[in-house]
Parts: sequence; structure tokens; C-alpha cells
Amino acid sequence: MVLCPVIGKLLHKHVVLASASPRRQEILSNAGLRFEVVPSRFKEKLCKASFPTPSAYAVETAKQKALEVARRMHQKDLRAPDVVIGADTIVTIGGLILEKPVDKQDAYRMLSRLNGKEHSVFTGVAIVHCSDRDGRLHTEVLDFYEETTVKFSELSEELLREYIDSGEPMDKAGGYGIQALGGMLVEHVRGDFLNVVGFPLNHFCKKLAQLYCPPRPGDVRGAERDSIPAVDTFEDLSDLEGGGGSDPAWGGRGGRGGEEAGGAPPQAPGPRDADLNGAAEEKRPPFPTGLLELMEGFKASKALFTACKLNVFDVLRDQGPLKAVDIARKINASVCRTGRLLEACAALGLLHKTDAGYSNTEAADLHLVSDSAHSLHGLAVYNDSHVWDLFTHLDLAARDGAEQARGASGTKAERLFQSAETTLLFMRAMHGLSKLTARDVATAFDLSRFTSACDLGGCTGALAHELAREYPRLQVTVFDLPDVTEHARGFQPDGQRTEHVRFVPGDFFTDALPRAQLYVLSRVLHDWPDDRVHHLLSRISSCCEPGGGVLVAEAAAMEEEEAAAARRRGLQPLGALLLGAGRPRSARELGQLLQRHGFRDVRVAPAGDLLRVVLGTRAAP
Ligand SMILES: Cc1cn([C@@H]2O[C@H](COP(=O)(O)OP(=O)(O)OP(=O)(O)O)[C@@H](O)[C@H]2O)c(=O)[nH]c1=O
Repeated sequence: MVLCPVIGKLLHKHVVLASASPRRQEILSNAGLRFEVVPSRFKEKLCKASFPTPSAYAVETAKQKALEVARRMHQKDLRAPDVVIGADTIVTIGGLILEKPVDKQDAYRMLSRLNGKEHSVFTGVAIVHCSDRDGRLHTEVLDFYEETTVKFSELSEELLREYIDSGEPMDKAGGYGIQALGGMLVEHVRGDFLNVVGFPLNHFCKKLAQLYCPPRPGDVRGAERDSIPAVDTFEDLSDLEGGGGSDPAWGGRGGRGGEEAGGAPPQAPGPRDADLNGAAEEKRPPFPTGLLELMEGFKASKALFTACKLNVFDVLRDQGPLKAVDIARKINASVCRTGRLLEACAALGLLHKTDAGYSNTEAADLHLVSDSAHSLHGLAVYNDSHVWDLFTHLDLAARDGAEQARGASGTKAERLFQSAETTLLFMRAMHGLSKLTARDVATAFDLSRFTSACDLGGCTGALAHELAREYPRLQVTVFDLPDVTEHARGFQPDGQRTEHVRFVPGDFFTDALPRAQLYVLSRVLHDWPDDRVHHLLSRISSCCEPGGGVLVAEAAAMEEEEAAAARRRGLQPLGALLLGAGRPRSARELGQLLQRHGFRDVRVAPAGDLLRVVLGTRAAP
């Protein structure tokens, strides 16, 4: 079930909030609305005296803000959004309209005027519906306002000065922010609190209900024009999926007209049907939500990487919950920008946000803290500093080959091992990933018949340690490039079985392979082209005694793959595209490769959600 009141009716529309006010953005996104923010350039300079009431002034300003954005967007892209929302908040006292103070003195004048008295806060809201008629913008406006009264305590001169010095009054109507420090000035509030903060959410939802959910004939609840429909009325959002559902608002764009299936009574027309829809409108295609999410997905990754890089999750694990301002101080960053990053992390489900501040979610504690047992912090930092850059040149790689894409940055090995720092970055990333999957790989088959194993390209030894833990008789050699084995010491766990793991430096294409009954290749083969894979397997095959084995773990697709996992693995070829001539191979292909190199009794087993493991036994030559 989607807990979705009327706001859900806007989910499949391109909605723009024509406001730079962070409070409005927060109120609406907390309510579940998805929208783009395009601050209005309309100058708030309408002649106040020409309006009969302060509310009329606020409404007109809100309307002009929204219309300016609609026109600008239409002019720029020749396509306006579906809905533009504008708002304007003003404070009135004794017939005077107070907007945002221009400087500290102005703030002082405003606050002194409000001191000890009751005043009104009006927010005017305009919901502008846009459509394109032969290249010209057509708009329809629904507007309303909400009034809330606020009473200030008797405040001392000193307190007012101190409050002004906090900087809070400067971007707020009337010179105060009731939601923050300004709350201390307020004795009582009558009416909608959020209206004071900058957006009357409740009234807005009622208006949406009138627009999008007009009463059906005989619907008693529908007769209460001023109520927000109960949640269950809107549980079924199937129309959001583009299934030809009803959307009676604003003249029935994409709606089903009067032809509801199953003989249900036709919906009443939207409020402006009569003048809008003389002719039947063309049916619009479903809103491409999935595509838009893909287009924006890189921002989500970047937010996660950045929060990891700035150690936000470490700070919160140790000291959370914390307010944005305290986190900013601890990570040595700007308060405003940190606030936005934290908001993004909360929206992505990486952080919890409560009145006490931000704190880690369980997943963040488990995987995004740098020194947790299951940390993927290293992978995030590596993706940010190396992989991100590589993907910037994906177009070149696709067109001209990986060499051009890599440009000055060199081959994979050169890039990874160009300094101790980058080697360590890479190793931390691999360590996190290997630890995550090591147990699944080690236990995909019963390997207890082997007493020696060699993990080729075993990096930090995460899998080797898991094998040693799982099989008490097993001695494991990690064979990897000298640059890697040199740094492996820092990754070793404490414990009894560590003496069962040793590191030998070498190149598995050229140097003699350590003798072992079982050779392990975990996430190695996809990095290499076919000729190299054959070369490596034939070297292993010639070292392996009959009865010995080879164990290959890869993110390899099986024939009966479920769609989601296949999609995840489907991105692997992109990495191969950038990193050289390697490629992903299916489990069946890996099995055939092993058979070709003299391994029999080849079996495949899943290792968790991510990997497939293929085990072959060396036949007598
Ligand atoms: C009374 C009060 C106001 N505000 C803010 O005051 C701005 C009003 O100015 P506006 O001109 O309506 O909006 P803006 O900030 O200039 O944005 P825009 O819509 O782009 O004009 C809005 O921000 C509101 O939240 C608070 O945050 N808390 C309060 O208690």
C-alpha cells in the first residue's frame, strides 16, 4: 500500500516548485511530492496599495512567481511542465505588510513591531497548470491563501539583537523563522503552523482533492468539499503506471473521459473541463518515471560516495544523532552544503532524520562506516575517485576502444598501482567486496577433501581467511602481484587460523604458480580476454594433480536468471569496456572452459545473490 493522499495524484506529472525557499521544498518533499525546483525570478514589487487585502497581494505574488517560471521553461524547452506551484508568505500587522528584511536594521524594525503582539501570516499559493497549444503556452491558475495568527511574547532588546545576530531573520518574512530559533519568540499560534513556515500543506491537499478527486454522484463523503479524502480512496494508484487511469483534473489530460470500464459511473469533470476540452485531447504516453530515475541515478551514487568520503557515517556512528550544523563542524564543511548532502542521504534511506538530528540507518552502520566488519566504505571511495572518472569517458571507450578512453591515465595495472595510495584504495574496495561474499564462495561446495589451496589474485586474503576458517585442515596461499602482497599485512584479521594463510608475490601469467590441490580464481577471469584466460587455465591445469580442483567465482549469469540479478550483472560489460578486453562469461561458458582444460565433473552453484561458483576436478591426463 502506498500511504498516499491526494498528493499521489501529482506523482506522474512533471511538477515544478517555483520557489527557492528550502522550507517549501522540505514541506512538499516530506509530503511525498516529487518535483523539480526552479526558483522564480519574479521580483516581488507589486504595488501593495493596489490590493484590497494583504491576502490578495500574497496570492498575486505567488501567481506571478509561478507564471514567470512556466513562461521561462516553455520558452527555453518549448515544453512547459505540467504543473507549476508558486507561493508567497507575508506577515501583516496593523495593516502593514512585512516581507523579508533587507538588512539587520530592517529586521530589527520588523521584530520590534511584532514584539508582544499578535500578527497574521498569509501564504498565497498558485497552482498553475500548463499545456502547449500550437507552440504557445496555455495556463490555468488555481489560487488560494491561508491565514495563521501568531502571538509574540514580550521580548527584551537584548534577545532581539541576539536573534538578529544569529542571521536567521534575513531570508524570512517578518524577520523570523518559527520552525527554528524564532520559535522561542512565539507565545501561541492559531491555525496551520506550516503556513507560517512557508506552505499551507493541508489547504493545498484540499485543493488537490477538489481538482483531482471530484465527488462521484451519490458519494456522501465527496459532498464534503472541504475535506481531504481518506487515504484508502487513493490506495489504488494503478493509474500512475500509465494504465489508462483517470486523471480528471485540469481538463482530463490523458483521462478516460466518460468511458469507465465495468459500467462504473463516469467521473465528474474536472473543474475546468467545460472551457478546456471542446475537442478530445490526444492521449499522452505514460510518464517515464523509470527512465527519469535512471537519468538521475548517478546523483544518488555521488551523494553516497561523498558522504562516505567525508566520513559522515563514521561521525554519526560515534556521536549521532547530530544536527547538520554539528556534523558540518566535525567534517569541516559548509553548514548549508552539508545540510543538503544530509537531506539527500536521508531521502536515499542512508540516514534517519528526527528532531534530535541525523543518525545512521542500520545499513549505514553495517556497510558505510569505514571500520565496520562488513564495510563497503572503501568501495564507495574507490568508485568515487577512480571508477567515476573512467565512466566519464564511456562514450570514447564505446567508439574508439578502451585505450583512448583511458588516455593519459594508463592501463589498469598502471592506474591501480601508480602509487601506494591508489593501491591501498583499490585493495580496500576489493577487501570490502570479498568479505561480503567470501563465506558464500567458501561454502558453495564442500571443499573439505583439499588440504592446500592457492587463491590466485587473492588480494588482501579475505577469501583465503574464510576458506581457512571453514576448513580446518586447509593451508591457503594467496598469490598476487608484489604491489598487492606488500600491503596485504594491514588487512589481516587477528585470530588463531591466520597462520594457515600465507602470501606469495608473483604474476600468475609469468611466474611459477605455488603448488596446491585446489586453485581458486575469484572474480579474476572477467578482467581478461579469451587468450589470456586460456593461457592462465592451461598453466593451472598443468600444475594441478589429478583429483585436484579449480574453483572459479564470477558474477556469471545462469540460464534461469531472475530479472533483477541479471540486470545488476548486466552492467558488468561496461566495466570491461573501459578496463580492456575482459568480458563477463556465463556459468555454462566457464564450465566449458574448465572442461577444455582438462577438468571434469564440472558443477555450478550459486554463492549468495551476487556470484556463481564453478568447481571442476582435474582428470588424469
Ligand atoms: C514567517 C516565516 C517565514 N519563513 C520563510 O520566509 C520566506 C518568505 O519569503 P517568500 O518571498 O514567500 O519566499 P522566498 O524564500 O523568497 O522564496 P521564493 O518562493 O523563491 O520567493 C519563505 O522562505 C518562508 O519559508 C520561515 O521560514 N519561517 C517563518 O516563520
